[in-house]
Amino acid sequence: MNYGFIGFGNLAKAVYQGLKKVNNIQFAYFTRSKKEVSIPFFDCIEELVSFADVIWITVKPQDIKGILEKLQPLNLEGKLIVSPVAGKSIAFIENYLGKEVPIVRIMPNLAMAYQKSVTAFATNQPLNPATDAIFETLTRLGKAVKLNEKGFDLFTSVFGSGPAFILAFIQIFKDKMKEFELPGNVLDELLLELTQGTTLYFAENQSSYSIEELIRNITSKGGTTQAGLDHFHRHKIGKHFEGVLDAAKNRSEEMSKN
Ligand SMILES: NC(=O)C1=CN([C@@H]2O[C@H](COP(=O)(O)OP(=O)(O)OC[C@H]3O[C@@H](n4cnc5c(N)ncnc54)[C@H](OP(=O)(O)O)[C@@H]3O)[C@@H](O)[C@H]2O)C=CC1
Ligand SMILES: O=C(O)[C@@H]1CCC=N1
Repeated sequence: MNYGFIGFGNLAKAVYQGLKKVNNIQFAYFTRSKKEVSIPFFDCIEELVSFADVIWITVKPQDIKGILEKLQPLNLEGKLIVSPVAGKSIAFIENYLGKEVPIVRIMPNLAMAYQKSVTAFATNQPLNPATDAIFETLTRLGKAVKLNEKGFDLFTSVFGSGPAFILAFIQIFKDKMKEFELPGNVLDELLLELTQGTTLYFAENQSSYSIEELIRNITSKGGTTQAGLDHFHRHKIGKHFEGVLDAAKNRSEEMSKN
Protein backbone atom coordinates (compact mmCIF):
# COMPACT_ATOMS: atom_id res chain seq x y z
CA MET A 1 0.00 0.00 0.00
CA ASN A 2 1.46 3.37 -1.00
CA TYR A 3 0.66 6.45 1.08
CA GLY A 4 1.37 9.78 -0.64
CA PHE A 5 1.28 13.02 1.33
CA ILE A 6 0.42 16.32 -0.33
CA GLY A 7 2.05 18.63 2.19
CA PHE A 8 4.53 17.33 4.72
CA GLY A 9 4.24 19.44 7.86
CA ASN A 10 3.35 18.66 11.49
CA LEU A 11 0.40 16.38 10.77
CA ALA A 12 1.91 14.37 7.90
CA LYS A 13 5.10 13.87 9.96
CA ALA A 14 2.99 12.54 12.87
CA VAL A 15 1.18 10.07 10.57
CA TYR A 16 4.50 8.97 9.08
CA GLN A 17 6.18 8.58 12.48
CA GLY A 18 3.22 6.60 13.81
CA LEU A 19 3.13 4.22 10.84
CA LYS A 20 6.71 3.99 9.59
CA LYS A 21 7.32 0.63 11.26
CA VAL A 22 4.29 -0.97 9.56
CA ASN A 23 5.72 -3.40 7.00
CA ASN A 24 3.38 -3.07 4.06
CA ILE A 25 3.18 0.74 3.77
CA GLN A 26 5.51 2.80 1.56
CA PHE A 27 5.53 6.59 1.87
CA ALA A 28 6.32 9.56 -0.37
CA TYR A 29 5.41 13.25 -0.36
CA PHE A 30 4.90 16.29 -2.55
CA THR A 31 5.53 19.82 -1.26
CA ARG A 32 6.86 23.09 -2.70
CA SER A 33 10.18 22.65 -0.89
CA LYS A 34 12.02 19.41 -0.04
CA LYS A 35 11.94 18.46 3.67
CA GLU A 36 14.45 16.77 6.01
CA VAL A 37 12.99 13.28 5.81
CA SER A 38 14.27 10.10 4.22
CA ILE A 39 11.17 9.16 2.18
CA PRO A 40 10.90 9.90 -1.57
CA PHE A 41 10.08 13.49 -2.54
CA PHE A 42 8.16 14.39 -5.71
CA ASP A 43 8.26 17.95 -6.95
CA CYS A 44 5.29 17.28 -9.20
CA ILE A 45 1.80 16.37 -7.97
CA GLU A 46 1.13 14.07 -10.97
CA GLU A 47 4.02 11.81 -9.91
CA LEU A 48 2.80 11.72 -6.30
CA VAL A 49 -0.70 10.76 -7.47
CA SER A 50 0.65 8.06 -9.74
CA PHE A 51 2.71 6.65 -6.79
CA ALA A 52 -0.10 6.75 -4.20
CA ASP A 53 -2.96 4.36 -3.47
CA VAL A 54 -3.95 6.62 -0.59
CA ILE A 55 -3.55 10.38 -1.05
CA TRP A 56 -3.28 12.32 2.22
CA ILE A 57 -4.17 15.99 1.79
CA THR A 58 -2.09 17.38 4.64
CA VAL A 59 -2.05 21.09 3.82
CA LYS A 60 -3.57 24.04 5.70
CA PRO A 61 -7.29 24.77 5.12
CA GLN A 62 -6.49 27.85 3.03
CA ASP A 63 -4.39 25.71 0.64
CA ILE A 64 -6.80 22.80 0.08
CA LYS A 65 -8.78 24.49 -2.71
CA GLY A 66 -5.63 24.95 -4.83
CA ILE A 67 -4.67 21.31 -4.25
CA LEU A 68 -8.14 20.02 -5.20
CA GLU A 69 -8.04 22.10 -8.40
CA LYS A 70 -4.75 20.40 -9.27
CA LEU A 71 -6.15 16.93 -8.45
CA GLN A 72 -9.41 17.43 -10.36
CA PRO A 73 -8.10 16.73 -13.91
CA LEU A 74 -5.92 13.77 -12.80
CA ASN A 75 -6.90 10.10 -13.03
CA LEU A 76 -7.96 9.17 -9.49
CA GLU A 77 -9.37 5.75 -10.34
CA GLY A 78 -8.48 3.24 -7.62
CA LYS A 79 -7.25 6.04 -5.33
CA LEU A 80 -8.57 7.01 -1.94
CA ILE A 81 -8.35 10.49 -0.44
CA VAL A 82 -7.76 11.12 3.29
CA SER A 83 -8.24 14.66 4.58
CA PRO A 84 -7.52 15.86 8.13
CA VAL A 85 -8.12 19.47 7.00
CA ALA A 86 -10.07 21.34 9.67
CA GLY A 87 -13.43 22.76 8.64
CA LYS A 88 -13.50 21.15 5.17
CA SER A 89 -16.33 18.69 4.59
CA ILE A 90 -16.46 15.62 2.38
CA ALA A 91 -18.99 17.48 0.18
CA PHE A 92 -16.46 20.30 -0.27
CA ILE A 93 -13.90 17.81 -1.56
CA GLU A 94 -16.47 15.91 -3.67
CA ASN A 95 -17.45 19.17 -5.27
CA TYR A 96 -14.02 19.24 -6.93
CA LEU A 97 -13.30 15.54 -7.39
CA GLY A 98 -16.68 13.90 -8.01
CA LYS A 99 -18.70 11.54 -5.85
CA GLU A 100 -17.15 8.30 -7.04
CA VAL A 101 -13.78 9.01 -5.37
CA PRO A 102 -13.67 7.41 -1.89
CA ILE A 103 -12.99 10.18 0.62
CA VAL A 104 -12.17 9.75 4.29
CA ARG A 105 -12.36 12.85 6.47
CA ILE A 106 -10.52 12.56 9.77
CA MET A 107 -9.80 14.78 12.76
CA PRO A 108 -6.74 13.50 14.62
CA ASN A 109 -4.15 15.15 16.82
CA LEU A 110 -0.35 15.13 16.75
CA ALA A 111 -0.17 12.21 19.23
CA MET A 112 -0.64 10.04 16.12
CA ALA A 113 3.16 10.00 16.16
CA TYR A 114 3.06 7.96 19.40
CA GLN A 115 -0.09 5.94 18.55
CA LYS A 116 -2.04 8.01 21.09
CA SER A 117 -4.30 10.19 18.94
CA VAL A 118 -8.06 10.33 19.35
CA THR A 119 -9.29 10.45 15.77
CA ALA A 120 -12.74 11.03 14.29
CA PHE A 121 -13.56 9.28 11.01
CA ALA A 122 -16.26 9.93 8.38
CA THR A 123 -16.51 8.73 4.79
CA ASN A 124 -18.68 9.01 1.69
CA GLN A 125 -18.25 5.26 1.03
CA PRO A 126 -18.87 3.40 4.32
CA LEU A 127 -19.34 0.04 2.53
CA ASN A 128 -16.04 0.27 0.62
CA PRO A 129 -13.42 -2.09 2.17
CA ALA A 130 -10.74 0.49 1.29
CA THR A 131 -12.28 3.09 3.63
CA ASP A 132 -12.60 0.38 6.31
CA ALA A 133 -8.88 -0.32 5.91
CA ILE A 134 -8.17 3.35 6.68
CA PHE A 135 -10.29 3.10 9.82
CA GLU A 136 -8.25 0.05 10.87
CA THR A 137 -5.04 1.99 10.24
CA LEU A 138 -6.34 4.85 12.41
CA THR A 139 -6.92 2.40 15.27
CA ARG A 140 -3.17 1.67 15.14
CA LEU A 141 -2.57 5.37 15.76
CA GLY A 142 -4.65 5.58 18.93
CA LYS A 143 -8.40 5.50 19.46
CA ALA A 144 -10.58 6.01 16.37
CA VAL A 145 -14.31 6.74 16.34
CA LYS A 146 -16.80 6.86 13.47
CA LEU A 147 -18.59 10.19 13.70
CA ASN A 148 -21.28 12.00 11.76
CA GLU A 149 -19.65 15.01 10.09
CA LYS A 150 -21.97 17.32 12.05
CA GLY A 151 -19.89 16.46 15.12
CA PHE A 152 -16.54 17.40 13.58
CA ASP A 153 -16.50 21.04 14.72
CA LEU A 154 -16.82 20.16 18.42
CA PHE A 155 -14.53 17.14 18.04
CA THR A 156 -11.88 19.37 16.43
CA SER A 157 -11.98 21.77 19.35
CA VAL A 158 -11.72 19.03 22.03
CA PHE A 159 -9.47 16.42 20.42
CA GLY A 160 -7.74 18.20 17.52
CA SER A 161 -6.83 21.47 19.26
CA GLY A 162 -7.15 19.91 22.75
CA PRO A 163 -3.44 19.11 23.18
CA ALA A 164 -2.62 22.82 22.68
CA PHE A 165 -5.18 23.83 25.32
CA ILE A 166 -3.86 21.29 27.84
CA LEU A 167 -0.29 22.50 27.16
CA ALA A 168 -1.44 26.10 27.67
CA PHE A 169 -2.64 25.05 31.14
CA ILE A 170 0.70 23.36 31.87
CA GLN A 171 2.42 26.59 30.79
CA ILE A 172 0.50 28.44 33.55
CA PHE A 173 1.91 25.98 36.12
CA LYS A 174 5.38 26.45 34.64
CA ASP A 175 5.20 30.24 34.78
CA LYS A 176 4.08 30.02 38.41
CA MET A 177 7.14 27.88 39.27
CA LYS A 178 9.60 30.53 37.96
CA GLU A 179 10.41 31.77 41.47
CA PHE A 180 12.18 28.45 42.18
CA GLU A 181 14.76 29.52 39.58
CA LEU A 182 15.09 25.99 38.22
CA PRO A 183 16.34 25.55 34.63
CA GLY A 184 13.43 25.33 32.14
CA ASN A 185 14.19 21.74 31.19
CA VAL A 186 14.12 20.64 34.87
CA LEU A 187 10.76 22.40 35.28
CA ASP A 188 9.48 20.63 32.16
CA GLU A 189 10.56 17.28 33.60
CA LEU A 190 8.76 17.97 36.89
CA LEU A 191 5.61 19.07 35.09
CA LEU A 192 5.80 16.02 32.86
CA GLU A 193 5.91 13.80 35.96
CA LEU A 194 2.93 15.72 37.39
CA THR A 195 0.87 15.30 34.24
CA GLN A 196 1.89 11.66 33.70
CA GLY A 197 1.17 10.89 37.37
CA THR A 198 -2.23 12.57 37.10
CA THR A 199 -3.03 10.72 33.86
CA LEU A 200 -2.04 7.43 35.47
CA TYR A 201 -4.18 8.16 38.54
CA PHE A 202 -7.10 8.88 36.16
CA ALA A 203 -6.38 5.79 34.03
CA GLU A 204 -6.11 3.42 36.99
CA ASN A 205 -9.37 4.60 38.56
CA GLN A 206 -11.64 5.79 35.76
CA SER A 207 -13.59 2.55 35.46
CA SER A 208 -14.66 2.72 39.13
CA TYR A 209 -14.68 6.42 40.01
CA SER A 210 -15.96 9.65 38.42
CA ILE A 211 -13.63 12.60 37.86
CA GLU A 212 -15.47 14.42 40.69
CA GLU A 213 -14.64 11.55 43.08
CA LEU A 214 -10.99 11.53 42.00
CA ILE A 215 -10.81 15.27 42.72
CA ARG A 216 -12.47 14.70 46.11
CA ASN A 217 -9.74 12.20 47.05
CA ILE A 218 -7.16 15.01 46.74
CA THR A 219 -9.27 17.54 48.62
CA SER A 220 -9.06 17.81 52.43
CA LYS A 221 -11.85 19.74 54.10
CA GLY A 222 -10.60 23.26 54.76
CA GLY A 223 -7.26 22.48 53.08
CA THR A 224 -5.25 23.84 50.17
CA THR A 225 -7.01 22.02 47.32
CA GLN A 226 -10.38 23.16 48.60
CA ALA A 227 -9.14 26.77 48.72
CA GLY A 228 -7.99 26.49 45.10
CA LEU A 229 -11.17 24.78 43.93
CA ASP A 230 -13.35 27.35 45.74
CA HIS A 231 -11.57 30.06 43.74
CA PHE A 232 -12.02 27.97 40.58
CA HIS A 233 -15.79 27.75 41.11
CA ARG A 234 -16.30 31.28 42.49
CA HIS A 235 -14.64 32.82 39.45
CA LYS A 236 -16.34 30.38 37.04
CA ILE A 237 -12.99 29.34 35.60
CA GLY A 238 -14.57 26.18 34.19
CA LYS A 239 -17.14 28.29 32.36
CA HIS A 240 -14.37 30.57 31.02
CA PHE A 241 -12.42 27.55 29.86
CA GLU A 242 -15.51 26.27 28.10
CA GLY A 243 -15.31 29.54 26.15
CA VAL A 244 -11.93 28.39 24.78
CA LEU A 245 -13.52 25.20 23.45
CA ASP A 246 -16.50 27.13 22.06
CA ALA A 247 -14.21 29.60 20.28
CA ALA A 248 -12.35 26.74 18.57
CA LYS A 249 -15.62 25.02 17.64
CA ASN A 250 -17.08 28.26 16.26
CA ARG A 251 -13.95 28.83 14.20
CA SER A 252 -14.26 25.33 12.72
CA GLU A 253 -17.89 26.12 11.80
CA GLU A 254 -16.81 29.40 10.19
CA MET A 255 -14.08 27.66 8.20
CA SER A 256 -16.67 25.21 6.83
CA LYS A 257 -18.52 28.11 5.23
CA ASN A 258 -15.59 29.23 3.04
N1 LIG B 1 -1.20 20.35 13.41
C1 LIG B 1 -2.20 19.72 14.05
O1 LIG B 1 -2.16 19.49 15.29
C2 LIG B 1 -3.40 19.25 13.29
C3 LIG B 1 -3.61 19.62 11.98
N2 LIG B 1 -4.73 19.23 11.31
C4 LIG B 1 -4.94 19.63 9.92
O2 LIG B 1 -3.86 19.12 9.16
C5 LIG B 1 -3.55 20.02 8.10
C6 LIG B 1 -2.04 20.26 8.05
O3 LIG B 1 -1.65 20.92 9.24
P1 LIG B 1 -0.10 21.03 9.64
O4 LIG B 1 0.60 19.77 9.27
O5 LIG B 1 -0.06 21.48 11.04
O6 LIG B 1 0.38 22.20 8.66
P2 LIG B 1 1.88 22.58 8.26
O7 LIG B 1 1.88 24.03 7.95
O8 LIG B 1 2.84 22.06 9.28
O9 LIG B 1 2.13 21.76 6.91
C7 LIG B 1 1.52 22.11 5.71
C8 LIG B 1 2.31 21.51 4.58
O10 LIG B 1 1.65 21.84 3.37
C9 LIG B 1 2.63 22.14 2.39
N3 LIG B 1 1.98 22.93 1.36
C10 LIG B 1 1.35 24.13 1.47
N4 LIG B 1 0.87 24.54 0.28
C11 LIG B 1 1.20 23.56 -0.60
C12 LIG B 1 1.00 23.40 -2.00
N5 LIG B 1 0.34 24.30 -2.71
N6 LIG B 1 1.48 22.29 -2.58
C13 LIG B 1 2.13 21.34 -1.85
N7 LIG B 1 2.36 21.43 -0.52
C14 LIG B 1 1.90 22.55 0.08
C15 LIG B 1 3.74 22.83 3.18
O11 LIG B 1 5.02 22.68 2.61
P3 LIG B 1 5.64 23.66 1.51
O12 LIG B 1 5.42 25.04 1.99
O13 LIG B 1 7.06 23.29 1.36
O14 LIG B 1 4.88 23.36 0.27
C16 LIG B 1 3.74 22.00 4.46
O15 LIG B 1 4.60 20.89 4.34
C17 LIG B 1 -4.36 21.29 8.33
O16 LIG B 1 -5.37 21.38 7.38
C18 LIG B 1 -4.93 21.14 9.74
O17 LIG B 1 -6.25 21.66 9.83
C19 LIG B 1 -5.68 18.42 11.90
C20 LIG B 1 -5.50 18.01 13.18
C21 LIG B 1 -4.38 18.39 14.00
O1 LIG C 1 -5.56 24.72 14.57
C1 LIG C 1 -6.15 24.07 13.70
O2 LIG C 1 -6.99 24.63 12.97
C2 LIG C 1 -5.85 22.59 13.53
C3 LIG C 1 -7.06 21.76 13.71
C4 LIG C 1 -6.87 21.04 15.01
C5 LIG C 1 -5.49 21.34 15.38
N1 LIG C 1 -4.93 22.14 14.53
